[in-house]
Amino acid sequence: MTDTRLGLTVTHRRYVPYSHAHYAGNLVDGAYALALFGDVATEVCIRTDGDEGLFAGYADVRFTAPIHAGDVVEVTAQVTRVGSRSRTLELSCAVVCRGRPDRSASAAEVLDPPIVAVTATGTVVVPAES
Ligand SMILES: C[C@H](N)CC(=O)SCCNC(=O)CCNC(=O)[C@H](O)C(C)(C)COP(=O)(O)OP(=O)(O)OC[C@H]1O[C@@H](n2cnc3c(N)ncnc32)[C@H](O)[C@@H]1OP(=O)(O)O
Repeated sequence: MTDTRLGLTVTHRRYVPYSHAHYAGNLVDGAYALALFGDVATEVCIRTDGDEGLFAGYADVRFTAPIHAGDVVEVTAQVTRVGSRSRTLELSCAVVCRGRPDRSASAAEVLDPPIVAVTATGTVVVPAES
């Protein structure tokens, strides 16, 4: 029988505050996306196992495009493997809206299609069933 947790997808959206700008051009650091992956993975664990879980590791983290302060990002986690206590997740962070400071200080637009900025494979571990 197929495990109903396989394929479960959780999505979070977040506005990237200017207080998180870290590098030239209002770029945020790469760890910012990893923190968002931790949050979306936590909701996955709550939904699959009734526990926040713990991140055990990442494989194949790829930073494919910059994330800027003022972006709106969409972070997605999909369960691709269910082990005994481990769950493997495919993670992505895509920019769905972006500021247009060339137009005005507060101008911004929807990106269609979104720009995929970070992808990774992650493993979370949940407690054994009591
Ligand atoms: C999602 C969170 N809510 C948000 C976070 O980001 S938490 C913050 C960062 N993470 C941590 O602080 C966790 C620190 N690490 C630990 O506490 C432990 O290492 C662990 C709980 C993650 C694992 O320890 P333990 O329970 O002793 O592991 P094992 O009994 O050896 O293995 C259990 C299963 O987990 C698999 N596994 C263990 N380590 C890894 C790894 N580095 N990469 C991939 N998989 C790992 C192991 O294979 C077992 O899998 P199965 O149960 O057989 O499926």
